[in-house]
Amino acid sequence: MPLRIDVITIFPDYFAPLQLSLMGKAQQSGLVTIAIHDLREFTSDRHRSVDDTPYGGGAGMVMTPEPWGQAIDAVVTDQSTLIVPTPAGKLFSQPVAAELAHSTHLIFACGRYEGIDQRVVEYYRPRIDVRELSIGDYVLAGGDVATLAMIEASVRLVPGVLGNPESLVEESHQLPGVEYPSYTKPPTWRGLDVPEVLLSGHHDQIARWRAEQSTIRTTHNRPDLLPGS
Ligand SMILES: Nc1c(O)cccc1[N+](=O)[O-]
Repeated sequence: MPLRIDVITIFPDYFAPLQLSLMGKAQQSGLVTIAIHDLREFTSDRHRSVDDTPYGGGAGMVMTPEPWGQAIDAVVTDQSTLIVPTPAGKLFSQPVAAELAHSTHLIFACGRYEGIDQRVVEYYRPRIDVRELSIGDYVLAGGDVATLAMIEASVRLVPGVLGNPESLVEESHQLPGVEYPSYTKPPTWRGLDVPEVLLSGHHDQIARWRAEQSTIRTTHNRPDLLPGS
């Protein structure tokens, strides 16, 4: 049963990259189906409006609930997981990507402006799995880029999508800490040599060096990922 993904957005063209590379191959292989829906197709006024001023005042506009209700109703099943990318959400992570990769149906609601009327989440929460997810603590123009990131991180974990599942084993955020640095040919580049141990053929020494480098890199870049932190 392929993983089905429905993306609802006011910018369908944002998702053209999903036809390329690994994501494109995953769809061609039938492991995943991805459909993009224009939210404005679910409006009923001649201006195809999707937002209005916020109750309680404040800057910006809020996306009105009805077009979202119409759009989500058009694709939802009792097997669906509704994902709402928002800076207010729980942090998306590799374990969450692995969970989503084993879902049956994902619906991504890509909000813009100041976000989507909260009643959309409140309406669907008693009916299906609803997840408000954030990809990080910074401000984006909307949920589209976050959705692209979450789809790529999740789809690549769908069994069969990656040619060599071995490559998943040593990835950053799979093992404790971040990945060791990588090198390839030429052995010397602009006076810089590849670390000698990597050319030695001594697999135990290479494994030890890589573990040390991972710890050094994690300590410097991501001390929050160190065991016991
Ligand atoms: N950060 C952010 C945003 O500013 C707007 C929509 C979604 C996200 N996010 O998922 O992280």
